[in-house]
Amino acid sequence: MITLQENPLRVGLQQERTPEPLILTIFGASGDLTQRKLVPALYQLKKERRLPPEITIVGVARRDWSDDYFREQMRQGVEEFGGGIGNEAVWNDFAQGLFYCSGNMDEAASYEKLDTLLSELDGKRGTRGNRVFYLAVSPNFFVPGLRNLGAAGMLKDPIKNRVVIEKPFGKDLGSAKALNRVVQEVCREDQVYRIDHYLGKETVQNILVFRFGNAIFEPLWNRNYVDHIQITVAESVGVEDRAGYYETSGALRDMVQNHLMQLLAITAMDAPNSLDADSIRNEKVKVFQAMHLADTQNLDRSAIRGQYSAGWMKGKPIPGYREEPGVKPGTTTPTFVAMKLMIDNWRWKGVPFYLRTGKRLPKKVSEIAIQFKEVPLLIFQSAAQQTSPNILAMRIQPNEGINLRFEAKMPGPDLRTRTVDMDFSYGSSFGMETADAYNRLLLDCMLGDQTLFTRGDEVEEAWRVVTPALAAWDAPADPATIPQYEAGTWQPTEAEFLINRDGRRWRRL
Ligand SMILES: NC(=O)C1=CN([C@@H]2O[C@H](COP(=O)(O)OP(=O)(O)OC[C@H]3O[C@@H](n4cnc5c(N)ncnc54)[C@H](OP(=O)(O)O)[C@@H]3O)[C@@H](O)[C@H]2O)C=CC1
Ligand SMILES: O=C1O[C@H](COP(=O)(O)O)[C@@H](O)[C@H](O)[C@H]1O
Repeated sequence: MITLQENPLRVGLQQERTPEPLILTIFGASGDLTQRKLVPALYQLKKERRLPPEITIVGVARRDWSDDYFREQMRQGVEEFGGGIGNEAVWNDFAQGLFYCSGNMDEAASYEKLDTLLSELDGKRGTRGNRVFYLAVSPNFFVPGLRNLGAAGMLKDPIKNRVVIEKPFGKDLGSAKALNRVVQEVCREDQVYRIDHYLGKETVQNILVFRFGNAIFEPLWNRNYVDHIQITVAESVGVEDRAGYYETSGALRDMVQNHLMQLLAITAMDAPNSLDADSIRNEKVKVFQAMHLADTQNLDRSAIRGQYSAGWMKGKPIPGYREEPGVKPGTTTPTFVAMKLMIDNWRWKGVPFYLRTGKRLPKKVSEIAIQFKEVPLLIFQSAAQQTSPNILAMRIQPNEGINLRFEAKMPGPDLRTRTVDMDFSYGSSFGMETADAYNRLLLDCMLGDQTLFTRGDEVEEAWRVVTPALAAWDAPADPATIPQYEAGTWQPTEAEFLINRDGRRWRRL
């Protein structure tokens, strides 16, 4: 059998962006993220011939697995979550590059053992000392992981050694600062890849192209024309089997501080001078620096939390959050957050940004909707009807695309108007499905491109913005005071008031 390595056609078939041979070490190899997202994404890249043939993946976790068992587990992940194995020969080639090393991230001896294995594999697989370490573990392990990697000399080569840090980056502003200090102690900023997988989504990247690759939208993209902006990231799933993590996190840390803040920053930032990583990050930092909760004196007018209670979805009974396995019955951890934020700069002064995210909402849908101001004078009096404001909705998922809602004349002798849609859909325009965000981000990291990763100061600013809500919600509270919403409904009524009191309402999605 001809392997990919020996196949003389391989070079011609390879895509342009192929990383150097390397070993990717994943800490948290037996966890949900590795099996559901990381390895399926790596295998997809392999199938697309975007990885070098020498690619080697080493999984690290405490449980005592063999290489073969690790390979089986990863195969199951690809079958269940990655669209299947496809060509068995490609899988076999990929699987031969999978290795497992049991170890405890808190113990220095585990890093010595790992370093020995990596050196052996360098020799066997020709990976030339290029190493990426991916911290796919709970945030509690970021500091010990970085310190131990540093102490073992595994990050000492700034060109060959990189580290990927999952979100949430810390648990508040103080811990994010402390984590950034540890990062600075053990390596250089250009070795660090703080991942936020929303930045890897095609549609999120398309916001940049839409805004800065077209001349017609940017003149409208400001306080003179925009009434308000709504960002929704709704999930239909519940906490699943992640209660251990989620109970210490909740929706504010799990989703708002990172994913929603990044969506907001990309929507609100000024045009960068170029597409290089720092130009984009500089613009995002400026937006965060000007951002604050709408009413800093009265939190209830700026931030609402909620928890799903028992309900029905797709005809099935759904337990409430407090009844989920591993969740404390009197927990106050939010599974829903709505916020009203303001950005005090020339572009956005006075324009509210309403954010909402939650689990067990009626469907999985994420979008950014720009609602424009009403026309100054309604001249279609005879129509005896109101026109609706223009809305530009950028759909992040599913049915990725962009929709513009505007008024049109209805056919016929009377001058009657109706709201219509102009729709762009990725699927029908490009005839292909968008790739998973992790494919793009893993590849970028292996190629050394930090553009779609966040920088230390940016993450700290995002924590600063949510600090008043964190401080209030981390304080002990009577569980009876936490707003509830039935599983399968959109939000607690308190979140309706947040926007309704401004004479606006949440979009129906
Ligand atoms: N799951 C998801 O969809 C997403 C997750 N993330 C982030 O990814 C990270 C991991 O999440 P997830 O995979 O869900 O978590 P899991 O709880 O599923 O996995 C945690 C992993 O850490 C390992 N681990 C725990 N303690 C140690 C230790 N002392 N030494 C070595 N390994 C250890 C566990 O293995 P063992 O018990 O064998 O040691 C396990 O492999 C988190 O930061 C999360 O925020 C980000 C986006 C999405
Ligand atoms: O980071 C996380 O994201 C997922 C949602 O990601 P998506 O790509 O499916 O929209 C969320 O379920 C999880 O709680 C969170 O940790």
